[in-house]
Amino acid sequence: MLSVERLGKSFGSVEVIRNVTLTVNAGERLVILGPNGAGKTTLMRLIAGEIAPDTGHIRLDGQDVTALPPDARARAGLGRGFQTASLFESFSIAENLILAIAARMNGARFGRDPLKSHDLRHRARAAARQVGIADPDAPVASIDHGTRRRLDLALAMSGGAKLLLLDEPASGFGPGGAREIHDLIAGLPKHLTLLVIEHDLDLAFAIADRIVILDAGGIAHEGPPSTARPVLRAIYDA
Ligand SMILES: Nc1ncnc2c1ncn2[C@@H]1O[C@H](COP(=O)(O)OP(=O)(O)OP(=O)(O)O)[C@@H](O)[C@H]1O
Repeated sequence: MLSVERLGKSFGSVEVIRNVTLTVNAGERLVILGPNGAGKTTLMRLIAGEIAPDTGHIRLDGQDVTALPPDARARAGLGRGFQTASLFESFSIAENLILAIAARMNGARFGRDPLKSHDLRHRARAAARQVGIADPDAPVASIDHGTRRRLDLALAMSGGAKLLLLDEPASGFGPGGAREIHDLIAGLPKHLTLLVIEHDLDLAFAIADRIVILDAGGIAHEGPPSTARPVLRAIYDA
């Protein structure tokens, strides 16, 4: 689904990503762990196309997307979660979802305002249900942090994302947030591929099929969660 080949990135004279090679399989939930400054967010930004690598390639479903801007990568199925800046705050949750679905189907004709389409309304409600949103008619301006994150995931999926990049999904939640995010992620369709950066180790181990540990810009370890703990101890206790 995603393959990152010999990726390298420096900021000035500092090499932040060093020769990283990584694959994420369809339907897999891969969690990236590592100490502060290891390069996790930089790696995700490279994959999303927000910054360009100095060396290496990124392929999505076999297509080389290294030179593509973020919107073209999104059209190829890559979703960056939790970037809710583009929400229409005065519209309801369902209306935001309708507009996202309509935008994805931009070739299709609705014959009228997409917000009046029964078919789109039905799809929007189903998308809201899928992420556990209880009241899809609530105006977005009034919703809490957790619901906003649920909506963000639903928007990414409605936009056609097959691979979601999530950078610290539990951040910004109070106590209990990790459990909420865990349940939300566990409830996502199994065919959806996830690449997640997470600092909360319990959450990371609970959602991961595989863990990649990044340290000083390189991959220090990759394998099933059961193999990651001794490596983490060695890095954090060093
Ligand atoms: N745009 C930038 N310009 C210069 N240096 C940068 C830039 N972005 C990141 N860095 C540096 O690259 C290194 C890796 O940063 P990055 O945010 O990718 O690490 P991280 O593993 O996500 O860390 P954290 O867990 O603290 O979020 C850090 O030393 C950071 O200061």
